[in-house]
Amino acid sequence: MTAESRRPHGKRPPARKKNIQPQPDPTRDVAFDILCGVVEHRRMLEGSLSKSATQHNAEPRDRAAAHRLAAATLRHMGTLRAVLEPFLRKEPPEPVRIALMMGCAQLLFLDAPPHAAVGTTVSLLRRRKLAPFAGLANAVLRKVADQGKTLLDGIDQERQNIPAWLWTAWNKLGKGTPRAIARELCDEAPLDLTLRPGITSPLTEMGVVLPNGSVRLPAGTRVSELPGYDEGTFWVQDAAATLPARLLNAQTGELVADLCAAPGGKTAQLAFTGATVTAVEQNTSRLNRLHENMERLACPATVIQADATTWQPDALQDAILLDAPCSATGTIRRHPDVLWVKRPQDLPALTRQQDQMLEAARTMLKPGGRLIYAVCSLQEEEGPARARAAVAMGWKPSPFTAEELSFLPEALTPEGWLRTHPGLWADKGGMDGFFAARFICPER
Ligand SMILES: C[S@@+](CC[C@H](N)C(=O)[O-])C[C@H]1O[C@@H](n2cnc3c(N)ncnc32)[C@H](O)[C@@H]1O
Repeated sequence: MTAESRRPHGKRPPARKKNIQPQPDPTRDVAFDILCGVVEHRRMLEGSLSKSATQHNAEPRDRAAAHRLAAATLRHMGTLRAVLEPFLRKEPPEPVRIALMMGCAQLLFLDAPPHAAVGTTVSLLRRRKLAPFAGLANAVLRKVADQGKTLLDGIDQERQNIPAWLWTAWNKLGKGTPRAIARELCDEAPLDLTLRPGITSPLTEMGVVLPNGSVRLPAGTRVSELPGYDEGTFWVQDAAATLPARLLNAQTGELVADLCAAPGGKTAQLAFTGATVTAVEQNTSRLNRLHENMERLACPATVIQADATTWQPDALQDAILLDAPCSATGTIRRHPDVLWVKRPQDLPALTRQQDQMLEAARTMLKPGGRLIYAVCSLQEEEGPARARAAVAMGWKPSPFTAEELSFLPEALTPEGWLRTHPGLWADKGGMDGFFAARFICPER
């Protein structure tokens, strides 16, 4: 007798529905929230990270893993879209595509085991009320896992990972520059530290000392565990970010204003020269960070909350550093979200504010006083165009010299400006993109 014939009416009993309870997975939940924030709402990564981490009870370890996963997906986002394209007959809703890109990033760039990348993506979709797409995700990611890195053949990854408007704009920086920048974007940036002047530190033995004096340690190094952190013997600062304050050449006893100061790397550089430094910052939470950093470093700067477009010092200053708010496109190695959040239409408001700050700085300086205008932007509008606008306002150019930039001659432009980008020092791990120009305050 068969099992079939023993059943009444020969019918199978109805299959019992499996009650699949998706497991919590704070790492992927937080990474997914970050990516939806960037792609769908143009929200910066840092803004979503804290909120989502609290919502999903993410431990510091999960938070760090979520940051790593989201950043890897953002670095390779153009490539991931191109890889997925042939597997998708219909355009999926954007959150589904984001989950697929995350799964794909784990398979192709983070060496995750296939069962983990596929399984966690399917669970994520179920948790996010996107269960109807779980089958699609399972099928697509299995194929991606099977074919692996061969899927990258024929994709111009460098080109795909940079939005077209930025690629076009960066062509103005020189032939091959967009590609050189895109190459550096693929990997997490190393950790650069500036040492407090006059100290000896074991960090110089632990890392590589760069030609500008920064100590470079591998990406992912935990800053607070490094020797000398609590004693304030160093601060985190990209090698390129050290250049504007260095080129202001502040002297002991000079009055110096740092107009847009938080988190304070440049304030510390200026104050440790012996100059009397006033650090101005408008944003309250960034001001708190600035205070914390100055306290850890025992840095003798005076910190003031004020708007740099209207603030007036008690006495006219000898020198001013204006590290103006900008699109931050020079920092994409550390902040790949910038690529997908910023748009060309954001630039006019930024350049208006940069001009207001340049105008205001003239009223704060002694005649003959020095100004450094700097931005961590790769955009022509925020760099050279602002330097020309400054001259039109009456500022006198004071070009940087080959001697001042002897350790980085490729960053000196024919106009005597500083222009760095992530493709410089590529053999050492690159650097952030900065523009800086120096001016002298005219007689009133
Ligand atoms: C590029 S960041 C400065 C980085 C800083 N100089 C350093 O090296 O650590 C620009 C800063 O300007 C601040 N900011 C923006 N608008 C401002 C304003 N109107 N007045 C003063 N600070 C402002 C931002 O909050 C931000 O902290």
